[in-house]
Amino acid sequence: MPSKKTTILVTGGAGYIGAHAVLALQHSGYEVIVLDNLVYGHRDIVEKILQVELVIGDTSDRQLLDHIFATHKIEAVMHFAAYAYVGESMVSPAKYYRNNVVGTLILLEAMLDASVRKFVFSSTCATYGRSETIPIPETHSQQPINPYGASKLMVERILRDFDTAYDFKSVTFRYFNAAGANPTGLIGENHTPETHLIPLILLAALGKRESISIFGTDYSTPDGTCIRDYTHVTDIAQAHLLGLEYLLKGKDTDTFNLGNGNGFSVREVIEAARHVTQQEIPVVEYPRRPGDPSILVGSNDKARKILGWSPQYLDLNQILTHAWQWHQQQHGKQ
Ligand SMILES: NC(=O)c1ccc[n+]([C@@H]2O[C@H](COP(=O)([O-])OP(=O)(O)OC[C@H]3O[C@@H](n4cnc5c(N)ncnc54)[C@H](O)[C@@H]3O)[C@@H](O)[C@H]2O)c1
Ligand SMILES: O=c1ccn([C@@H]2O[C@H](COP(=O)(O)OP(=O)(O)O[C@H]3O[C@H](CO)[C@@H](O)[C@H](O)[C@H]3O)[C@@H](O)[C@H]2O)c(=O)[nH]1
Repeated sequence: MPSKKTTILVTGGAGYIGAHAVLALQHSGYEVIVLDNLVYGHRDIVEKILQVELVIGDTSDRQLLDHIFATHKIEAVMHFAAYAYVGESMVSPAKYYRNNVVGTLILLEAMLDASVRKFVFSSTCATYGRSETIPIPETHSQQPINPYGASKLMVERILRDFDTAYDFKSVTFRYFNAAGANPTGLIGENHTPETHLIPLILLAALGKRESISIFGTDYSTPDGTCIRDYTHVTDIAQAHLLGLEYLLKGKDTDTFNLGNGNGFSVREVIEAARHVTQQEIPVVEYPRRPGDPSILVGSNDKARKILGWSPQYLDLNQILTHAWQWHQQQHGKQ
């Protein structure tokens, strides 16, 4: 348990994964300040549910950052703030490079000037591009096939150079597909617009959408649909605590995959959701969505070995059950 005064700045803490990390930090006794511009985040989650200080602003606002670092004794930053829609990044790359690269660089410079040199970064398996081996180890080549993945890879590179030049220590987590909701139902996934497979399936199960679209049925996978590694958001949040502790102990910059090591196709996820929700969930097949690699499944050996990460919710049915509980609550069906 940290001293009560260990304060962590969480950018993007009003978003899906950031909010789950704030909850985990709180449970472990950290003080938390959230910085979020609320472009996609939810004010009520931070102020009413998590009840931590929310600074509404942008990571590219240098004056605001200087003020935050001058008025709080921040030990480390967890940086979730980014745009994260793979499909959108294909048609609006400038938006992604500006926010994810430039916005992050401004934050990193403000940290340097404030002598805050510990950073936990949300990267992604989208930095790998097309996988040559499954499951993907951290040493796999990184050749992203969408601007979103490229923007995250650029930050990974910046972080390596910052370590060499400025002794700036970071833990980079390459998440696979975050999924599920806090098991108590307190918080869950609520993106607007929602583009992610699992919440869209559940909205169809709730009758809020007519059907679920399958993007691509001609991939070289057993059933022709894309395979992803769906990792419980609470397990991802737990890994952030371990990554933070690792940095606070003075350990070196490193990168870890956060995945379950199991892949499920789009059709398999829909089938599992039918089982969990006991709803029919109609399907409509469409062509491929540009920017999607066919298979992304991660090896988590390194995070287990070095950080002691032990994901608790490996079962897709359980992930879907938590997400379903939360979606039902949100839509007043429980
Ligand atoms: N969801 C996934 O499956 C997944 C997988 C891999 C990596 N990631 C990464 O994890 C992080 C969080 O993803 P998420 O799904 O929770 O997304 P999200 O959109 O729910 O959360 C991101 C939050 O950041 C805020 N934000 C964005 N740009 C900002 C800026 N410049 N300044 C301040 N706030 C800003 C948004 O308002 C939002 O609240 C992102 O960096 C994303 O790239 C997500
Ligand atoms: O209506 C839909 C939505 C998605 N998909 C497919 O489902 C899979 C998963 O898609 P989605 O849930 O949109 O997640 P990703 O595009 O894989 O992106 C998420 O997972 C990435 C890691 O794989 C992260 O980097 C991103 O931030 C995060 O949004 C992909 O094959 C999609 O083509 C469909 O078939 N129909």
